[in-house]
Amino acid sequence: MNTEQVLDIFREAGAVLEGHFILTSGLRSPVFLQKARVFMHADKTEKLCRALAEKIRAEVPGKIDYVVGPAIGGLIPAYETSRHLGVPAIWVEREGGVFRLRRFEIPKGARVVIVEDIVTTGLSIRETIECLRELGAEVAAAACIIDRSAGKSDVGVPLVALAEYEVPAYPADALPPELAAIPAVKPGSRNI
Ligand SMILES: O=P(O)(O)OC[C@H]1O[C@H](OP(=O)(O)OP(=O)(O)O)[C@H](O)[C@@H]1O
Ligand SMILES: O=C(O)c1cc(=O)[nH]c(=O)[nH]1
Ligand SMILES: [Mg+2]
Repeated sequence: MNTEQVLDIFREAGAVLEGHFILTSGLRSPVFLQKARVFMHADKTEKLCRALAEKIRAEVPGKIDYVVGPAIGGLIPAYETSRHLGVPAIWVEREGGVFRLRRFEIPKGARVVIVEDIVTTGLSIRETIECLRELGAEVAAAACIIDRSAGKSDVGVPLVALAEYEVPAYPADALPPELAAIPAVKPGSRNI
């Protein structure tokens, strides 16, 4: 599946929003990929995650013990991708703002792949890696449906992206006037 096919699925689902968005990194953007509008459709999610699982198999050598999804956005794609990889899916969720593996135990040395929905700066994946490494897991790779940085974000491990789609994002104090003129909304679950 190529980037255009992935974006077509997002467009069909009405998931490519335009306006003024506060991203989880604090950056501002005129475009927001509302993945929930894709993940509400099991058939669309299945297509995307089957293709992502194939790409992970091709690019990540060695065994995978678990797929880990960073909540909330990573929950559904991690679950669906894990189904195609034939391994369990677990998740990290925020407690006091910090990602924790609250509901599961993983053995030390477990080899995991993180599956995210969207990557912008890679911050959420780096936070997930920190949590997993503290528990003694080995993070073999991370994967996402869409990398908004088009390969520029360094997540600290190899990143498998089903699509790369570069979208502008600006620091809050350096907004273009046309963006500054629109009231900002923050769709994600991180409190900032
Ligand atoms: O690469 P980054 O700069 O970290 O941005 C991408 C992250 O932003 C979104 O999560 P968000 O924290 O907005 O909450 P959500 O998972 O509840 O959508 C998305 O699900 C990724 O986790
Ligand atoms: O960077 C983000 O927070 C972000 C961007 C985007 O397009 N979609 C999303 O869910 N999060
Ligand atoms: Mg998220």
